[in-house]
Amino acid sequence: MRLDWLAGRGQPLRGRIRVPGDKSVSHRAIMLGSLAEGVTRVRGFLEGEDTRATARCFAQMGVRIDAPSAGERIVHGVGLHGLKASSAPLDCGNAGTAMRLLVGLLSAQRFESTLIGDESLTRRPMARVIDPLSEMGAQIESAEGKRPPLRVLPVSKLHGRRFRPPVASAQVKSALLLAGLYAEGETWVSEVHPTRDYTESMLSALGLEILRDGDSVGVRGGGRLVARDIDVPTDFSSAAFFLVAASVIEGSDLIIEDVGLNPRRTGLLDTLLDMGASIERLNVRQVGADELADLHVRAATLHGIDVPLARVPDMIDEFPALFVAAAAAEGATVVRGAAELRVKESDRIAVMATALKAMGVHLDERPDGAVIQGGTRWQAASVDSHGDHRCAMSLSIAAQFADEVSTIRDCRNVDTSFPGYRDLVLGAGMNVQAVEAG
Ligand SMILES: O=C(O)C1=C[C@@H](OP(=O)(O)O)[C@@H](O)[C@H](O)C1
Ligand SMILES: C=C(OP(=O)(O)O)C(=O)O
Repeated sequence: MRLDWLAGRGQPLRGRIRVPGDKSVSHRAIMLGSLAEGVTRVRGFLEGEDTRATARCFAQMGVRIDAPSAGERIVHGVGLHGLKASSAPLDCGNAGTAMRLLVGLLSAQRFESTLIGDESLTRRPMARVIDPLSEMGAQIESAEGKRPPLRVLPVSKLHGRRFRPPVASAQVKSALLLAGLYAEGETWVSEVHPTRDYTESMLSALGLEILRDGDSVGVRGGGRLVARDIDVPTDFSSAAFFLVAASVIEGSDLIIEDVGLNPRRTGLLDTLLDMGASIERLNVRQVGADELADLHVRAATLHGIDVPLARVPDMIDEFPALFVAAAAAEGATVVRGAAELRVKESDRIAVMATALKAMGVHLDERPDGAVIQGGTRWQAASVDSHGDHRCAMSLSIAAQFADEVSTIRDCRNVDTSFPGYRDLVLGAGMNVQAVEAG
């Protein structure tokens, strides 16, 4: 059954909150823990549908994964050569990260695998991983347009290559590095713009030598991974909704505790500060590879900016939330160089543009972004998130500005990345109710 949200004017956001574990790190903790020799205890694991799908896929391939408590996983690693064929297709659900990283890893195995996903994932492009992996010798069959489902055939050997993917993508980089663990020689990826580095930093923490040369990162085949416990930081992309909501809803004064501040993730923080937001970093500390801080956000008058092109990959998942901040700001905000948003869980430019226009926002949609006018005279509307978790959460913030209640359709997928979102926003003061529909 479809789940809709009814959202309307609430209270200013107040108090202290903590968001769940990082999705990117949780996926990789299961994957690399499975490939390591020994037992990995993962703490702070995201109990989201995406990351649970990854854990199920590895369990299907013979990895024992215990869940002694919520947010904890004990992964009994089988080593790089210990995975077994799954008798059933591996279902990645809504998770692009799961599917793209798995294709890389599975394309080097001596057994066949089939990867499937939900309706949204089945529409997403896989050529970006299929093409370079095929150059390494992988044999991957796909549906029309190189889309899922994917059938990954057994191979005896892959060959290391040097790649420069045309789009800045941590998923593509990670898929190639994972395949490279099994390839003859070295596999290198150079990036048009640096992207999140969790795969390479976790591989290094598990004892693998990471090769570096300028903007290129590489691995040599034939190594091994040694298990080591992994502490997952909280997810900046989940904190992002609170940064925006508390910045734009008058009277808000909120502390978001223990926010992971990997610089390849925090582009939205810089953008909000450029727009005039009041966000202070308190209690900054280093925990393992991660810088953490408590972020103190107070409502402020924001003004529109031209988002720097080079910052786009560092805030790629935060544009739906930024669109709402921009609509609540004074003046225009210009987003360019973000065509990737059109191939995420939904076409995030089109979905946000349609919904925000219905709520009274003046917005000019462009192929690679949008120009969003601030100073909106908000009105309630019935809008569709198209099952996109980040659009649903962003629209729930926009709905707080109208006098009447808005309906946001198809919000169940919020559980893919942010289980407990509604409880947290309700506790902080926002007004978002859930209703079963259809
Ligand atoms: O590697 C990752 O964990 C992710 C990389 C990004 O995708 P792209 O690499 O396709 O940009 C991001 O949008 C996604 O939410 C998670
Ligand atoms: C794009 C996202 O994730 P994925 O690509 O893993 O589906 C996201 O979480 O916004």
